[in-house]
Order: sequence, then structure tokens, then C-alpha cells
Amino acid sequence: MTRRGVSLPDPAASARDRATRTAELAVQVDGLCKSFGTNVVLDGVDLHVTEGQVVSILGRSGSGKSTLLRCINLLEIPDGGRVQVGRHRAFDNGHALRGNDLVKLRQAVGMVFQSFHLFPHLTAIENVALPLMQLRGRDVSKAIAESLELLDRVGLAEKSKQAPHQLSGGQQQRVAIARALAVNPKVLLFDEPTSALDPESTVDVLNVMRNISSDGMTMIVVTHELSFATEVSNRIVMIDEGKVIEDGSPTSVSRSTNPRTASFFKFFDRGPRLRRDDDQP
Ligand SMILES: Nc1ncnc2c1ncn2[C@@H]1O[C@H](COP(=O)(O)OP(=O)(O)OP(=O)(O)O)[C@@H](O)[C@H]1O
Repeated sequence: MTRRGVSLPDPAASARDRATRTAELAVQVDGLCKSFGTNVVLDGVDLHVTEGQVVSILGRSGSGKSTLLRCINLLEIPDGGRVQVGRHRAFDNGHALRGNDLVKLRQAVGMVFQSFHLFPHLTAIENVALPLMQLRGRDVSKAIAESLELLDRVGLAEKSKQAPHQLSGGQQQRVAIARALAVNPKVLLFDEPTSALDPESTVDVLNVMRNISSDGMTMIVVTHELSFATEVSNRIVMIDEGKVIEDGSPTSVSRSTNPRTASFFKFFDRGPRLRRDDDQP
């Protein structure tokens, strides 16, 4: 496989240092419960994420990973527990934010989906400019200038005038990441951002995510990419049957003797390796 990607510093170390220095909680989830009918999906999940941390959420299919993400930005309304993002009390004491408070929460929490969710009738730059105009009050020329900078950040400035159907899946996902960054979120949630991509596009997208993490962005990433989980994130949380069964450093979790964790790591291939500074060209 071609290993194409940008050469980057070690973001895990810098993000970890920053997190240790500030130790401010960006996301606080306590006792989160969510059921769909009789299907208990989240059963008392706790997750505290400090600013600058990159947390990978791992677990078998159907274990509740996406539901956890979707409860953080209230795409799903929890049944119980507490969710706080920065100063936004998303869900507390049975009450979920609504109206303008919900809009503000959604600005604080960017989300990147598996299937990109770009507007098909808009160009790449228009997709990124839209939230800048609608949510951050930029005029057209300023929104376009900022969008170009964001597209440059994900390596796509030269594709700014292309429509989504003229871009590869990996390029579309990078536009989606630029768009998520446009609202200047406090935290970015990624729901299996590379599951629909070929290995080469996967490396491109993971390298962009690594870049963003090295800039200090707080990230919670549902992924099956063990390379990302072990090489980029500071922390791995494993969910199994709606409960957190592991929460620790990539090294400690990947060496866990818990049979369910061990079989998970054995089952999944480590995936495409990300390129580091010391890689040979
Ligand atoms: N809106 C919904 N209505 C009913 N059931 C749902 C809904 N969303 C999720 N579920 C169920 O909740 C369970 C957990 O789903 P979830 O998508 O959170 O799992 P996951 O760990 O992200 O899985 P995967 O890795 O396959 O994406 C599954 O049994 C799923 O069918």
C-alpha cells in the first residue's frame, strides 16, 4: 500500500502536555444512560475529557459508541445522567438544552460523520463558508477567505471549487472536517470517519486528524482504526454492552488482560500506519 501523508510532529506528546498543564474539563459525562425500547445501550457511562485530549472510543459493533457521541451533542436525548461540554450543561437532571442554548451547544461540539454529509449542490468552499456565515456572522468575502484557509489546513485549497461528486471520499471527508472546524468548536466528535474510505484515503484523513490534534483540539473519536487509537490518541476508552470496560493509555489498554479487550485487539488489524517524522520517504 502506498503510504502517502504529511510528515508531522508527535501530537500525542504535545496534546498530553497541554492537557496536563490546563487540566480543564472539556467534556464531562456522568452516569449516562440510554435505551431504545428494551435495548439498554448505555448503562451508566462516565467519561471526563480534558482540553486537548484525543480519546478513541473502541468497542464491538452495537456496543453503544455512536450513541455515546450522539448523546454528547444531543442528537440523541439521554434517559439519565449528566452531560456537560465546557460551560454548556447539555443534559442535567432530566433536562436537555433546547432552542438557542442547543444551537450554542452544537457550535461548541463539531461532528464529523462516516458519510460526510456535505451539501451536494454546494462547492467545497461553499460547504465550509456556510456555517461561517450562518453561525459566526461572517460576510461573504470574509467567509470565503477563512474557508480557503481551512481547506488549506486539510490539504484541499486547490479543490475549493469542486462539487462533492467531483471529490474522492477521502477528499469529501477532509472538506467535512474543514466545515466542522469552521464554527470554532471546543470539541470535535468523529463517528467512524474513515469507515467508508479506501486505505490510502484513510491515511490522508487520519493525518489531517493528527494535525488537528497537534493544534490542541479536543477530540473524541469512534474508530476501528487501531493505528489511530494507539499512535495518535492519548487515551482509549472501550465500551462493551453499554459500559466502559477500559479507560487508559493506549499502551495499557492494548496490553489489557481483560479477555474481551484482548480478543478485540486480536481481532482487529492494526490498519494503515500513519506517517511520522522519522519515516523514510
Ligand atoms: N435511533 C435508534 N433507534 C433504535 N435503536 C438504535 C438507535 N440507534 C442505535 N440503536 C441501537 O443501539 C445499539 C447501539 O448502537 P450504536 O450505533 O451506538 O453502536 P456502535 O457501537 O456505534 O456500533 P457500530 O460500531 O456498528 O457503529 C444497537 O443495538 C443499535 O441497533
